[in-house]
Amino acid sequence: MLQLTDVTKQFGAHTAVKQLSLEIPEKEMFGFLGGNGAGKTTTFRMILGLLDKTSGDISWHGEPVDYGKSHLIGYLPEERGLYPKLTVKDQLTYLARLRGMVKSEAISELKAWLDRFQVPEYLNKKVEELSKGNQQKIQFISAVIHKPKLLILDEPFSGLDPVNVEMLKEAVVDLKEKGTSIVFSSHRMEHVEELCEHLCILHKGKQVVQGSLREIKRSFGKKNLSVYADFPVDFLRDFPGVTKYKAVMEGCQLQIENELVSQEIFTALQGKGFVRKFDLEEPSLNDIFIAKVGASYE
Ligand SMILES: Nc1ncnc2c1ncn2[C@@H]1O[C@H](COP(=O)(O)OP(=O)(O)OP(=O)(O)O)[C@@H](O)[C@H]1O
Repeated sequence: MLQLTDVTKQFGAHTAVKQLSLEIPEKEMFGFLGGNGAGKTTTFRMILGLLDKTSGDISWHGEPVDYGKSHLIGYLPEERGLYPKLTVKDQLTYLARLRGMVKSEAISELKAWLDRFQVPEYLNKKVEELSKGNQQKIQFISAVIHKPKLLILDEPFSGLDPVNVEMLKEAVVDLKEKGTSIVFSSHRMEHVEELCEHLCILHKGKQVVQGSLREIKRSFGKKNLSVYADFPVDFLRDFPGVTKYKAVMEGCQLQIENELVSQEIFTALQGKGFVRKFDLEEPSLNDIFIAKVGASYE
């Protein structure tokens, strides 16, 4: 388990991370959400020992994370850093050997990843010959080639097209299923919602939400309800327990206080005409973030 206790980072007078306490379980995918400047990269760099913390404790299996463990850790930094003039093969085998792999093993692992990402022809290409998105795939391979136990991915999906996002998502899910603990950051709520059991939302260095996705949604209480009908439903705008109302072409989308309100709405709709859709859903992480932080989040 990776444990952060009361971790704070000051840059001069500016507090980038404030009293952050987290437990990141083994063999799981943990999501770090937050807008620009929220403190995600700073937290990762402190976890990896690349940046000194101002106060607090960080431990992995009860011990500090340091360079001596680099063969157990994979890191995809936000600033991608490959050498443009080197070939993919030379660069990745070099990096893999630094992390304790023998060359033949590194090459066979690299070939397997290039096949998986459907770019076997990149083996002998120079990095500068690849597009930004494809360089990112190569950088991802450099973070995982040595089969780390702990994998930290800073914005792994940014800058990728939808096909490559899916390819990378499948790869991280596979790694998790094989027992890798994965921590990744994202600006995008839906990526974390789809992939993570546990998560933390940072806002200006402070955690505003933390815990299991299921528990966070359950304890939020509010639900989303879509009502599509062949008759006007605008009376629901002022219905008791409705906290948000949005008219859509076919009816309305509501945020309601709790499940009971949906039953009352259901009763109120009886006898008025044909209801084509009555769909009660959990709140999205975006809904939760907006409620907690009070800002729209993109
Ligand atoms: N070396 C540094 N010196 C001074 N301030 C810094 C330094 N590194 C980060 N900061 C500040 O710390 C805060 C958190 O930055 P950080 O890079 O951790 O955010 P982030 O959540 O990763 O943001 P983004 O999504 O934009 O990458 C920001 O206000 C940033 O300006």
